[in-house]
Amino acid sequence: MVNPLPFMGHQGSPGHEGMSQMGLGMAIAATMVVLTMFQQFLFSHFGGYLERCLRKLVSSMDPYVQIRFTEESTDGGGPKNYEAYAAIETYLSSKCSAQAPRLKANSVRDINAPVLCVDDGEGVSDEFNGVTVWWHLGKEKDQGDIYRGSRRNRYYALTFRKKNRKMVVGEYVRHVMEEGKAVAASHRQLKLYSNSSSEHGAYWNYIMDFDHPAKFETLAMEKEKKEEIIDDLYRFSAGRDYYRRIGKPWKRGYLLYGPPGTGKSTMIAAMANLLSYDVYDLELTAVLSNAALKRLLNRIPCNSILVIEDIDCSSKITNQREMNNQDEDKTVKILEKVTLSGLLNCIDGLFSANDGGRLMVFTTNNVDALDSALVRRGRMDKHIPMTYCGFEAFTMLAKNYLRIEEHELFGRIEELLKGSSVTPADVAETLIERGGKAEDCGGEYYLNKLIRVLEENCEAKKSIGGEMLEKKGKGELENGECN
Ligand SMILES: Nc1ncnc2c1ncn2[C@@H]1O[C@H](COP(=O)(O)OP(=O)(O)OP(=O)(O)O)[C@@H](O)[C@H]1O
Repeated sequence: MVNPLPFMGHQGSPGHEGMSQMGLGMAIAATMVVLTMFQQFLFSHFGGYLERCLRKLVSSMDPYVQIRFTEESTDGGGPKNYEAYAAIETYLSSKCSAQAPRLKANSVRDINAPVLCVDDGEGVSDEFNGVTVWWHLGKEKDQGDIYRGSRRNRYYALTFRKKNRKMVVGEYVRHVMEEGKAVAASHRQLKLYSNSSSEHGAYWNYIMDFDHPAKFETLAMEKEKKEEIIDDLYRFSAGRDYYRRIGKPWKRGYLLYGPPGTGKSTMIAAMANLLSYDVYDLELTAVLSNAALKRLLNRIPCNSILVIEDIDCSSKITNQREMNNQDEDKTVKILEKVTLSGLLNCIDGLFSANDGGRLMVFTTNNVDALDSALVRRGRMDKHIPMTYCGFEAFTMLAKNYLRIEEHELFGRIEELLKGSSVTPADVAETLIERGGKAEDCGGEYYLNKLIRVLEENCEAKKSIGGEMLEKKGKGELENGECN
């Protein structure tokens, strides 16, 4: 057997050996007592400090860091907490469907389709900028109490190597939040609101879920112009940092102008669908005062489109006040309507918190009738003319309505479109399938019908003069003039 304390042993006689064993026992006992006393002294004086050092040491040896994102904070939670959790859930849904062995379908607030996520206790990995991170869905210890009962918060734990801390905590977490919110937004059920007034004030009414099928892909318009608008909208919706940097509210104004039936309302629906923004349709004539207008506009949340259609005639925006002094006590009662300056002030005062943008879209058939102050750049940043149907727009409509991309009659139609003034609505109405005939004859029936409509329009244009048609286009025909 190896001597546990070799330096104390003396290789001699058995008597000596007995003596030395006794001494050894005493020495061990004394050492133990001293050690215990020392230990007690140390812990009573430096216990907390030692524990902290120990923890530091252990954690410095652990090459991983973990961050938890809980569903609700322990103090009852708040929307911010839930938002982060929901954004992670939505972000991970695309990763986990390919990786996780067990999945569950969750419904997430405001999203109209179930989101696939990892099951409790499961995990998935993700890669960003060449760095691998691991996500894991866990359940916290019971947070309930006698009043609220048992409650176990779920959390997503994000684990990564310590050396990547800066990148993960900064860039990666931001990327997850933004992507998650963007995915959620694209699945959001859009809503349509309209305003009304009562003696209690002006307010927004939920009208219905906004399910308009219009998309930019099906909008009949020149490709280049369409791409420019899409690009502008995307830049706007991703412009948080830009607007913050230049110190301007995150909002943008669009003016859509052109003859009736050129697709202004359709374009607004396509914009809402592209950005997943709710639509707030403002009926100016139902607003009784500038103050009421201000209250309404201030209640429009971020990521929404404020629409004022036919701005030229939706309100007699004047700077006048109607006076009514018929009251018995002869006091002057002022009936205040929305004035132009009131509207301008509201538009200018409309600001957006930095967590989402606001789009304003005004439409008109008669752009020349608008006050230049209303449409000046800065208020209406982008002016979009909606025009009569050109050949490119026609091909889009033929594709949508007849499912044909080429036809020998296209050449004739192109020629006629150059000399006519028909709106995309006119063309759409002519091409609309009735009784499946387009299927039977490859669209020829409808194309011929369109040719006849175009020929008539060209003839009419020649006989009544282009000027009259132009007037009609701009909505300038006087009562009694040919329509
Ligand atoms: N550019 C277009 N692309 C696709 N469809 C269109 C287009 N323009 C018009 N249409 C069709 O015509 C119908 C009427 O169009 P829309 O209401 O968008 O026109 P508008 O310019 O807003 O008219 P108004 O000024 O009378 O309100 C739409 O439902 C759509 O089917």
